[in-house]
Amino acid sequence: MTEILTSAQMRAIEAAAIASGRVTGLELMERAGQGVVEAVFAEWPALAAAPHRAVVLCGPGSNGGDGFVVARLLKGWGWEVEVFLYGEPGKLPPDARVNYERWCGMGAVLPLDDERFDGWPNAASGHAVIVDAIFGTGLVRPYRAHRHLAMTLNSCQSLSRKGGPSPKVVAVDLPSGLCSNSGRWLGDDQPLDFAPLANLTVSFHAPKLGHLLADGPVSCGRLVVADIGLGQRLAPGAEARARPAGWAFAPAPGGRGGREPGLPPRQDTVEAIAQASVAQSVAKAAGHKYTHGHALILSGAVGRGGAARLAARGALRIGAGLVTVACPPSALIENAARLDAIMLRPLRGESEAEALATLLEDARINALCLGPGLGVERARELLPVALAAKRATVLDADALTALAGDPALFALLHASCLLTPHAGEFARLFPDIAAKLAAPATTGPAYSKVDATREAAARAGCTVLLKGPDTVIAAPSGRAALNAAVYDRAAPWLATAGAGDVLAGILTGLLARGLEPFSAASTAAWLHVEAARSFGPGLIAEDLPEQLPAVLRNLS
Ligand SMILES: NC(=O)C1=CN([C@@H]2O[C@H](COP(=O)(O)OP(=O)(O)OC[C@H]3O[C@@H](n4cnc5c(N)ncnc54)[C@H](O)[C@@H]3O)[C@@H](O)[C@H]2O)[C@@H](O)CC1
Ligand SMILES: [K+]
Repeated sequence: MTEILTSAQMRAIEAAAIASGRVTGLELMERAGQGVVEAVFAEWPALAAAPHRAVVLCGPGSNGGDGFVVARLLKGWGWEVEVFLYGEPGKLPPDARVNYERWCGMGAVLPLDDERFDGWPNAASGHAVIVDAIFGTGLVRPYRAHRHLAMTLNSCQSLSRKGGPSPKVVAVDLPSGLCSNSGRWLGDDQPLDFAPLANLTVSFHAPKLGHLLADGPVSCGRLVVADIGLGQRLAPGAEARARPAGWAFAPAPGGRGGREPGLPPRQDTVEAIAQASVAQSVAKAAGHKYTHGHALILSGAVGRGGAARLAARGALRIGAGLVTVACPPSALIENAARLDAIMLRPLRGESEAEALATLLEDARINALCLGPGLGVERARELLPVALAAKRATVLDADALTALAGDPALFALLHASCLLTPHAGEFARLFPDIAAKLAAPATTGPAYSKVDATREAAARAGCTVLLKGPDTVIAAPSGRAALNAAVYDRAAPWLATAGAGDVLAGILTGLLARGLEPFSAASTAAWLHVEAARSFGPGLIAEDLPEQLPAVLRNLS
């Protein structure tokens, strides 16, 4: 497991390390600055080959302190460096003040005057790098003061991203103004047009939630996490086996740091799902088919069975021992013509609900899936029986819509349920929580997708998986995980019809195999993205289950 930290957790880790006497704040700041310079040279090796020009923008806190270190180190490489300060030197915190003084022995510090940045630096100014060290994890209120600066940085990073000769924008820890806990820009209505976006963001010790949620990934450019010697970032042994894709870890400058035991995982920690834990979850022990569970997928009416069939295929491919599709009698022939290894049961009887109740008398059916293609009316009819059976139950699509309009149904949810809403379904199910998430972020740390998912899980009393490129999973206990399909793990091909149905099926298959909902959700979300990445562009939902064997092979 990798921990993805909040700003408060990062401060606590730093304070604990300093209190232990292992390291001083000044040393951490030096390593942070060094980490930035090394990351810049690793990203653009040509910049290490000869001196260039840089602008370093420093703010009033320790982020600014890191900036003064960067300025000094670049100057040491023979660079021509212009330094600007937003704030008063006398009010800098002590370590930042020390680095300010050190820089003052080498060059000037000009006040950050916004007018000056009206279009400067630019593609013609000869600057190779602009370092944004104005605000980091300490941002507590909107940073609006520097419109010209923000627009200049925004256009430089945009030109650079397109391969132009423009200066590269390097953010220290975070692009200034981005909230480190939520990935949201504080206080802006049209954030990305007026935000100082970066080409490269160099953070320290561990990624912060804001790098991976919401606007974080598009704002940070590429993310490198530099080791500043605060100790272990992964659970013991996990890093050697597998490291979560999506961002790069850079070693401690000068080889310092080591792998001392870190703090134990806490309930307020957000886990990044790693390959090693997925491999453990999906490893299949010996046994017969019933050892690996029996998943039951409820299907839609005639002509609407495709979604359930996709889910069933996902459940089977992930290793459920048996998978049955239960459909209305009228849809039997349609499904029979399309299914082989997947079993088929018509829901015949007085009513489909009664037929389902009879079917569920078979205790070997240990996981259910309701929603894909089911129809909202049929979901309403079947949900009371399905939820009364107290099996591990995935509720997706139409089942979520049925739940949203019916508090009595919602009250039947139990701890073995797993809700898999996308943003729209989430807003129907939890309108007040979604409204909080949609409201403008005015103070830091801002309300985040992790906060929203945790609140929803606590209310529903079951695990919630809130989809997106930043899929968040939360259990009622507050345990949370993030499956970020961003940076070099982006899988835009997953935005295709039926992909969610396959995810519901993979989840149901893992529940059938005995995983508890939180692990099933973490594992399935990771596998789903990996299947999409493994297939690549051109992916359609049918390809996802068929890609799972290749993903599973690569896990071992
Ligand atoms: N925590 C750690 O372990 C380390 C932190 N380091 C650096 O320290 C940074 C955090 O430093 P700080 O906590 O001093 O925070 P920042 O440097 O992000 O800035 C905080 C200061 O700005 C003020 N402020 C916040 N929002 C403002 C706004 N909108 N307008 C004007 N002023 C505002 C705050 O009151 C505070 O004085 C990190 O981002 C990182 O760059 C590094 O030096 C390495 C170690
Ligand atoms: K910054």
